[in-house]
Amino acid sequence: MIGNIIRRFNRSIPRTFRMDMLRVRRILLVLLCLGSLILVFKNERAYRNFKLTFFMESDWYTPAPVDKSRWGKRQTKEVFEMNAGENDDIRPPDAIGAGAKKCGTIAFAYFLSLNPDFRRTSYTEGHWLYKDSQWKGGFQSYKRKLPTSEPGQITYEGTPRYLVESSVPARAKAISKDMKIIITLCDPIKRMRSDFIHTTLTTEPHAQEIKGYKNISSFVDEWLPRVKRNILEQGEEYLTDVYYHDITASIFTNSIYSHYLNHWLDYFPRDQILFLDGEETLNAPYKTMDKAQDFLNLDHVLTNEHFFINEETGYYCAKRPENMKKTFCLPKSKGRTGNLADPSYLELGKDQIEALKEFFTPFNRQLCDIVGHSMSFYADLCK
Ligand SMILES: Nc1ncnc2c1ncn2[C@@H]1O[C@H](COP(=O)(O)OS(=O)(=O)O)[C@@H](OP(=O)(O)O)[C@H]1O
Repeated sequence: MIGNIIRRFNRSIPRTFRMDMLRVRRILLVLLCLGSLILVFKNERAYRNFKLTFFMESDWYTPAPVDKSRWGKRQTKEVFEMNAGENDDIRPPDAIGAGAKKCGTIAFAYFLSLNPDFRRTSYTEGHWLYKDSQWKGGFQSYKRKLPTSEPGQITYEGTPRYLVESSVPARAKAISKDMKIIITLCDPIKRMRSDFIHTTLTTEPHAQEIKGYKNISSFVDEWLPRVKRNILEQGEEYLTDVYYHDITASIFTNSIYSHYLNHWLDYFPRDQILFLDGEETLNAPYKTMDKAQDFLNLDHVLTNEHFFINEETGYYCAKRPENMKKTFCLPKSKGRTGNLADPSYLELGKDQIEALKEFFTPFNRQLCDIVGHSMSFYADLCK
């Protein structure tokens, strides 16, 4: 039939413009092939787009909705033994720093302690609240981890691990139901990288295993499917106190903030918790100081003029308010990932980053409700 149409069309035009049937067929064949190619290409692109949006929108895991009606309602059964001397210049903390690990918790505490009315522990981290034997020792035992202070000053003890230890919120409430909690969060993948390299330099139980991996990329290839499967099979119960049953997975699970925050919020109302953005502490520490001094009702001793970038490391240092000529930088162990001898050790492939983003998305989305405002790493997930 097409042949008839072409023949009739061919006869209707002047003889000089007529083509032989073979040539017409060839042209048609080429056009047909071109058309098919365009269609295949367009469909492939559409398929890829579909796949991307489909997997982005449908989560691999759906956490229970955030239940704000529970916040702060849970009573503590823990008892804090106030068994230390009365006329002491050491008292239980007014504020607890609870992680997250590797999000800039030390930068926060060290910088804020340049405000003379913020008294932090002489130990960088107390690691006291989650250890049963220490907790049983009451205030007498805790005292050696706490700073001296005068009336009107704020005493602080911070330990990143407190975020993920299920016994800690109840114990913090047992010390004081008015306890203020400060939590710094940061990009989960960035945090993982920092945790990974940090662990290789410690004596933690999983240090040897982590050191056994050539780099973070091979670790993620092996462990991401495993952690996902455990969450799908066991639910969020798997995340609770993971340090005691699957500590290696903590490199991932320490970044699942929403699970741990839901537990903290069972004990403390939202307005007793200050959420800080680790990215802000890193790039604009004066803004973090502003928020913390407000939250703790401290004089705004630390301002923009007290911070400067150290040319050598690229990280912020501070000028001491009592003598601006004296400066303070964090120890070399902080800011490790920005000055790596071999950056390929922490490199991840594009597909691995996509897979990790997908992994953290359902939990990060919950932060919109929990924190109540967006932060650098999940702003795009909040409606
Ligand atoms: N001013 C300044 N100097 C150096 N480092 C800074 C600073 N501000 C924030 N940070 C970030 O702090 C990260 C270490 O986080 P933490 O102190 O929370 O680590 S820890 O959990 O207490 O071990 C550290 O991460 P790494 O680079 O992986 O060490 C930094 O990103």
